[in-house]
Amino acid sequence: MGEWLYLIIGIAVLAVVALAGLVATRGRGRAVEAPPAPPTVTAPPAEVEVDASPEAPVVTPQALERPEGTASRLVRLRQRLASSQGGLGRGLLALLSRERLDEDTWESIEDTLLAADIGVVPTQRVVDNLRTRLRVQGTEVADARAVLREELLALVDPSMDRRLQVSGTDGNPGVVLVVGVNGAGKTTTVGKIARILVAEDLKVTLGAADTFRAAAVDQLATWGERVGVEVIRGAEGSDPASVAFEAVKQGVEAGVDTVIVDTAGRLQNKQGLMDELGKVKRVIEKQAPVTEVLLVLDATTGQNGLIQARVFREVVDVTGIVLTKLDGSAKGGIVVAVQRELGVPVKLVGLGEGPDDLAPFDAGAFVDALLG
Ligand SMILES: Nc1nc2c(ncn2[C@@H]2O[C@H](COP(=O)(O)OP(=O)(O)OP(=O)(O)O)[C@@H](O)[C@H]2O)c(=O)[nH]1
Repeated sequence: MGEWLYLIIGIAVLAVVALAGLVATRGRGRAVEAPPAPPTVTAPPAEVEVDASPEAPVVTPQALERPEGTASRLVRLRQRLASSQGGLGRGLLALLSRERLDEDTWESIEDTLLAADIGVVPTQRVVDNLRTRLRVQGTEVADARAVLREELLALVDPSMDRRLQVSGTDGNPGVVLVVGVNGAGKTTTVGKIARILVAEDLKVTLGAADTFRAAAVDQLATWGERVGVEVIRGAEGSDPASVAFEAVKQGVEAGVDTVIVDTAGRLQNKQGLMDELGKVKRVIEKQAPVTEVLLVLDATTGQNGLIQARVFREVVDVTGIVLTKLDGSAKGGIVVAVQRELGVPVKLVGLGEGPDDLAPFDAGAFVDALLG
C-alpha cells in the first residue's frame, strides 16, 4: 500500500511540474508573439532636407556618379531648347509667309518679338531689316526663313567669345565666382558646372560661400559628394570671404584645375552686396586670380532679371551669363536683351532640373531652336 502511495505522489508531482512547464512556455510564446513597442520617433537627420530634393539624393562616395558626356548632353538639350523656344520662330514664319505683308502683319511680327523678351530696340532693328530685305528682294516664303535666321543670328551675335575660363595660369587653378540673386539657380549651376568639368576629367574643388543659408551649403555638399568633388564649407553665418579663401587655398594645395565658388545673393542693397562680393574677390585673389565671374539669371523673370543684372554689373566685373530655366519659359529673347544690357555673352543655359541639364550656349544652335 505504501509503495502505491509513493507512486501516486510521484505521478502527481510530475504532472504538476509538466503543467507548470507548459504554462511557462506558452507565456514565453505570447511574449515573443506580442507586437513590438512602437519605435521612438526621433528628429530627422540634418541631411533629410537635402534628401527631399529629387535631384540631390545622398550618395555614398563608393557610388560615384559618372556625369553625362558633352556630346550626348548637347543632343538631348538642343531638343529641349527647340521644344520650349520653337514657338517664336514658327509664329514669325507663319506671319512672314502671308500673301501680303501689310501694316497689321508687321505689327504682329513686332508684338511676337516683344513677347519673347527680345527688347524694344532690337525688335525695331529686326523689323526694319526684315521690311527692307523682304521688300527689296521680293523674297519668296522659302527665303523668308533664311532671312529671318540671319537677322536673329545677328542679334544673338555669334562673334562673342563664349568659352568658360576654367583654367588658371602660372600653375594656379582657374577660379570661377558664381553670383546672382537667391533662387536664380546659382547653387544648382555650380553643381552642374562641376559635373561638366568632372566629365572632362578635370579636378575640381567647390567653395560653399553662401553661408547665410545652411540648406544651400548642404545642397552644394551633396552635389560634390555625388561626383567625388571636395566641397569646402564654413559654419552657418560665417564670413563668406573666409570660406572662399579656404576653398581656393585648398584647391591650390591639392593642385586642382578649377575652384568654383558659390556666393550669397542677398540683394539687401547695392552697397552691402558690393562690400560682400568685393571682399570675396579680394581675398580669393591673395591666392589666385579669379578667371571667370558668372552671373546666374532666371530666364523666367523678364525685366526683373535685367534690373538684377544691372546691379550685379555695377558691383562686380561679370564675364559671362548663365541663363537658367530656359526650359520653363518661351521667352528665349532674354538672351538678346541681357547681352545687350551687360555687353557680356551668355555662356551657359540651364534647361532643366536634372543634374546634367546645363549646356554651353551656341548662337547658331539657339537660333535654329527658335526657328523650330
Ligand atoms: N526648370 C529648371 N529649374 C532650375 C534650373 N536651374 C535651377 N533650377 C531650379 O531652381 C531652384 C533654385 O535653384 P538653386 O540652385 O537653389 O538657387 P540659388 O540661386 O542657389 O538659390 P539659393 O540656394 O537660395 O541661394 C531649384 O529648384 C532648382 O532645381 C533650370 O535650368 N531649369
